[in-house]
Amino acid sequence: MGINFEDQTTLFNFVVREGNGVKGMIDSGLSSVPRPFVQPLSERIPTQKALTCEATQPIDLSNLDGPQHKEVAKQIVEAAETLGFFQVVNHGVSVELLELLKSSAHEFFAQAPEEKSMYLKEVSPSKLVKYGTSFVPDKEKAIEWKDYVSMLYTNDSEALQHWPQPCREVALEFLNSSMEMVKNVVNILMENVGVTLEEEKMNGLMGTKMVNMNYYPTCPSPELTVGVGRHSDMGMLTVLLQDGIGGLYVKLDNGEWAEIPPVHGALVINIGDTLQILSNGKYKSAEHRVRTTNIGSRVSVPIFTAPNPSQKVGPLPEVVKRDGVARYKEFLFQDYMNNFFGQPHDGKKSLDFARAE
Ligand SMILES: O=C(O)CCC(=O)C(=O)O
Ligand SMILES: [Fe+2]
Repeated sequence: MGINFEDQTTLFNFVVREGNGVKGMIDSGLSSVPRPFVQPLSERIPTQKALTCEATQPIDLSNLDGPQHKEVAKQIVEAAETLGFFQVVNHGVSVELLELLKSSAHEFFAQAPEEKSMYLKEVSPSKLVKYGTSFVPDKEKAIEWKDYVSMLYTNDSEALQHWPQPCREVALEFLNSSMEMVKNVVNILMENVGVTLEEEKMNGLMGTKMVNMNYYPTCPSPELTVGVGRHSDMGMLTVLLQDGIGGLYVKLDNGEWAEIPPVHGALVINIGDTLQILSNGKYKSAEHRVRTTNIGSRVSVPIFTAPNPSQKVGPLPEVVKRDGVARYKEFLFQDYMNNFFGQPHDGKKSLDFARAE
């Protein structure tokens, strides 16, 4: 017997509550987009080819170790001050591992629904692992066309014990092999504003680390849906592996959207709200979104780095002194997270929480 996807409660329960996901819905033979996924007109993404973001020609990080260090650091700073997005190659993560990450993401989502739904927040055997659909489906006007699994890092042994079987080893290796690069980039950005972060402060600001695997199933009517709605990331830096399908868009200063083109072997890096706040607005957390497509299912694997929940966050004193004004207040990062996850994606509205009165 088929499921009646016409009934919105039945559909929501099947996809979200029972954890069949958008993938489960599509696999059951559905050939049109059900109402709860249809975005308001203002959020839909035009299907004609977007601008390609020329500014994201990959930066070669191997040059950081040579005579070109200054030039490369300048490219990173410039990207952080303008677009908030850039791509890197020679980042310390092997291209073989990047391939394995994509295939293990496909492997995770190809499992039977029961193998995934066991990680739904309410029943997950580990508080480190959460599987779901969309961002905050209970509160959104329209559900995002995306299933994901999220793996929080505490230490290697807990990751290997609790993260889902098909991806635990590769996801952990991805996290560990990119951390040095992430810290180098953060240090370059800090140095540029005259700040040297002590080891302890750096660890506090980067204490939350999480690897996600996103799965965007093929969509019968991409013009009606979004993979991820407009948002900025809340943390310090996000490192993202995307596959060859494309569809990640960043908002330009002039309000237009440009696509971050997939580059084989490259990683995408974007600035999060926390870095914008620490730098008193000098660095820009980038507003971005993901479109869906009917050419195939897409996977992406972001690493999010963010402060410890107990960390106090506010503009760095050295920067405030120079600027003569603090554009953001000081707050506990836990409170920022609660606010961030408490409402649907809405561009850069998340930053309002930190705005100085
Ligand atoms: O899938 C992507 O390319 C980006 C996903 C994203 O923005 C996120 O997970 O925060
Ligand atoms: Fe994001």
